[in-house]
Amino acid sequence: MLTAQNISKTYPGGEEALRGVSFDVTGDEVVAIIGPSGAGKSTLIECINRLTEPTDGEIRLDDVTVTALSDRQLRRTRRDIAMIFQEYNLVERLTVMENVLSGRLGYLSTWNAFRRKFPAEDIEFARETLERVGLGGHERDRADELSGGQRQRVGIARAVVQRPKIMLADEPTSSLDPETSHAVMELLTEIAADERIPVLINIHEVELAVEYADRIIGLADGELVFDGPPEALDETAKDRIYRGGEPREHGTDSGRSSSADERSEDGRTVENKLAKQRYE
Ligand SMILES: Nc1ncnc2c1ncn2[C@@H]1O[C@H](COP(=O)(O)OP(=O)(O)OP(=O)(O)O)[C@@H](O)[C@H]1O
Repeated sequence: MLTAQNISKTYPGGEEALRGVSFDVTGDEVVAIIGPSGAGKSTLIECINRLTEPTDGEIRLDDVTVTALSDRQLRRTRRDIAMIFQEYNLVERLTVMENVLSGRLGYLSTWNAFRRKFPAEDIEFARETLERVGLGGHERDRADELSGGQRQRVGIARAVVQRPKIMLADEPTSSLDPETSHAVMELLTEIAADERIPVLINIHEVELAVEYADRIIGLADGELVFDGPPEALDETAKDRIYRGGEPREHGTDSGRSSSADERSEDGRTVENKLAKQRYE
């Protein structure tokens, strides 16, 4: 079980990204974190494995207090916390198989890790997992030959072969088109259920969160303002998350269907997206 207790994060510049966020992730549930741009979703995900150090609060994974670990102990515990990234984070010049096997690196001795010498059962598990994510036959392809959807499948396979206690996914579909996003979410949630691995996903598309998550956590301005099943995410809850409790104005541009991407109602986000695209 993952427990986050009173997590706060103030960045060196003084930006308060998280203010006393507490929640648990138990069993093999899929929990989606939603909220407007700048709400603190990525910061929260990164605080779980201490890619970002929380300023205050405690993270526990089963009987390990992650926030109390030394750097060396943290390296060992990160084997138990797999991460799936928005931009995949594959090693482009390596093959699909080599990328997936890198999920096992933390289990090798330093010498074998240096030589990338994996036991036969790791190789077999990686092969099986690639088959399950629909990439059987692509083992020898280079990562840079793959499409975005295929790359994210490799990212998922790499996380699964790690045999983690939890998988964290930071906007895993943001770089994908809508159809591929659905396929990737379906695959991720199916494989997590089969392997009985809980997943915590930072996702900005409310529609995807509602469709694939068992539970939704809503952040607004660094605070947890909603925690419940997708069915409980009604208009009042969305107002709390996206509009500071103000009801949606009807008859204006922002009064689109409730299944629309709430994020695009946030003007800043649209600007961010456009700015980002200019550099891509
Ligand atoms: N490295 C950093 N240094 C300073 N401030 C940061 C840093 N990373 C994030 N922030 C700030 O912390 C706040 C929360 O950011 P965060 O990226 O966690 O939000 P988010 O909900 O993931 O947003 P988005 O959906 O746009 O990715 C924002 O105000 C952001 O500007």
